Amino acid sequence: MLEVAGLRISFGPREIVGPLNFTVARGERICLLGASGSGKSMTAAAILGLISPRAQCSGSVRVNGHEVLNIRVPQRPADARVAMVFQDTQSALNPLVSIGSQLEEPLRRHGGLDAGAAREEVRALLASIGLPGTDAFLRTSPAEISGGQRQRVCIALALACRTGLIVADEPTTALDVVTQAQVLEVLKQKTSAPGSPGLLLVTHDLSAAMRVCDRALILAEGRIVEDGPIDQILNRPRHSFTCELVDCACEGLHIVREVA
Ligand SMILES: Nc1ncnc2c1ncn2[C@@H]1O[C@H](COP(=O)(O)OP(=O)(O)OP(=O)(O)O)[C@@H](O)[C@H]1O
Repeated sequence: MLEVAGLRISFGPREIVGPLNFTVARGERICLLGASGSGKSMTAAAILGLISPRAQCSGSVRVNGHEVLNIRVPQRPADARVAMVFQDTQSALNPLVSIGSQLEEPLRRHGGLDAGAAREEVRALLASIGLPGTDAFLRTSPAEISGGQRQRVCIALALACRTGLIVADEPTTALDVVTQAQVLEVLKQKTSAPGSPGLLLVTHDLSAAMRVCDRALILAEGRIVEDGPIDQILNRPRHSFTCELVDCACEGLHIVREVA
């Protein structure tokens, strides 16, 4: 579904990413894990067609067989669309439009559903991610629900776009730990069923990556330094960043054990 080959991103003379090579197939859940400043969000932005015009990108990003690098979202072919879930749910949703209308719109536009069918699909979608599909909830504004509920609505919106790939950039960083776990579980469930879209989860949070993904790409200073099954990488970390990540996670567990 996604093929990234020789992707390089620079600002002027400073290369911040590259060269990157990886693929994400439909139904695969892969995390791009790296420290702050390692180039995760720039990589996601290049894939999504949202990168700053000041950035120079070279190489290739193919979505569903279409070359999309340096092509802005409105100019991309319909079957090369990528759905996205961001940390900032306030900006991702229109505060002036009800949740029901925001979710119906892509189902009508991309799914070809009429108003009645789209509304029923929205109810089913919301119920499947633990939100009420009631008329009252559909009429609610995004500003009237909690951050965790808003992030579930954002996941529903990504699914309603019916793309083959979802890119989620730090989707749970702004949430408390319990809500994080619930939202990650929804993300995993909705990308695990047969025919599900592929997922590229961009995060610096090892536990989030472990909850959702099967494979990890470890990014350090703009380069992939490890790539493989996440449990294998974490059992035998090779790069210094991965070793630090695993040590920190183990220290955290040790504190929990002592307190208990
Ligand atoms: N508009 C810009 N102009 C120049 N450099 C930039 C610009 N945006 C980001 N960078 C640089 O690119 C590098 C990678 O940034 P990026 O946001 O991708 O990191 P990240 O891994 O997502 O970090 P974080 O987890 O903190 O969000 C950083 O060193 C940053 O300073």
